[in-house]
Amino acid sequence: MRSPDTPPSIDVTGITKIFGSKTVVDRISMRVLPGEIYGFLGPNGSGKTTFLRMLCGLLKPDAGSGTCLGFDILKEPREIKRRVGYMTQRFSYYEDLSIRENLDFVGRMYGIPKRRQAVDEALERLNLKDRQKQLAGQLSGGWKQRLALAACMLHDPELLLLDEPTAGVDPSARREFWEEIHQLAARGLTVLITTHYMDEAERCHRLAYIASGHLMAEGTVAEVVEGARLVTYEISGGNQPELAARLRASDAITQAVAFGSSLHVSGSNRQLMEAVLGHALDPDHRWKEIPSELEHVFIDLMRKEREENKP
Ligand SMILES: Nc1ncnc2c1ncn2[C@@H]1O[C@H](COP(=O)(O)OP(=O)(O)OP(=O)(O)O)[C@@H](O)[C@H]1O
Repeated sequence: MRSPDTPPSIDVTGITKIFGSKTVVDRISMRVLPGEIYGFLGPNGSGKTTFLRMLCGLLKPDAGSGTCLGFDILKEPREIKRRVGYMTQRFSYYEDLSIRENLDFVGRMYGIPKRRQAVDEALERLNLKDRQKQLAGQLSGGWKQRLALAACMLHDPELLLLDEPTAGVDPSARREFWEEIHQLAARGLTVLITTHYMDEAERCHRLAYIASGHLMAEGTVAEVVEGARLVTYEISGGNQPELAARLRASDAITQAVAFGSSLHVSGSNRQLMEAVLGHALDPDHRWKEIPSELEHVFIDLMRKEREENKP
């Protein structure tokens, strides 16, 4: 379906947003292809939502340019908004209306043509048909998210912006939600999604890590991990809290985090790290190198950003 010649769904350069004296999004450039699931990760307040809102024509950038679904983000925001489904962090619905009634209400509010058909299709597409008469207030977290997704898909968008759609939803419901997302993407829908969950980051085709408005890393999970050039060791046995405190005091160790009954220790200079470990470990500690994971990399990127932008 995709080829290198496919026009991107998103193609923006130097996107910047300043609120007051604070640059919340700082010269971010990005391309996303149709049918891609693109994840946005980063600490709270790092500018993910603001960036998404600029892409879909809801907020005007202070600098930068580009297109979304082929339309100019500065000059044609209305065209973009018509083709985007946006699931915000605070989706609201009427608890005492059924799933169908809620969707019908949304359809009425947005003046969706052939409303009944649109609602039927949304119910079908998100496997909500059997539950259509159930009151929204009685739904579990996972089904509520699915209702929210159905609502933002009523107008048959080409691009979905999902802002932390699975916050607070249990792992099995999250997994089902992601199955839906993958099916929608396989039909050509482009999906931009923000999340704080590492397992969800790994389900994206590509992802971006943003800290304090800066794009710190971008690519597939493998590319992001590879690009960080992080070395990680797993240490088991011995007194781990005491060891962790000692290791954190060393400049060669950028993170020492408890993972179950072992300690994961990361840094970027293998030689220095091994010297520090050789000195700090007791005979009852065992250690081995393990592949760095996305979480190690993100924590490292957050630290780097803080250091680079120290006041
Ligand atoms: N309309 C606004 N006016 C002023 N400041 C704003 C506005 N919208 C967002 N901000 C600020 O911009 C920064 C980035 O916010 P944003 O919501 O984009 O971050 P985020 O990465 O989506 O955070 P989270 O993960 O918590 O949702 C924050 O400091 C926020 O307070």
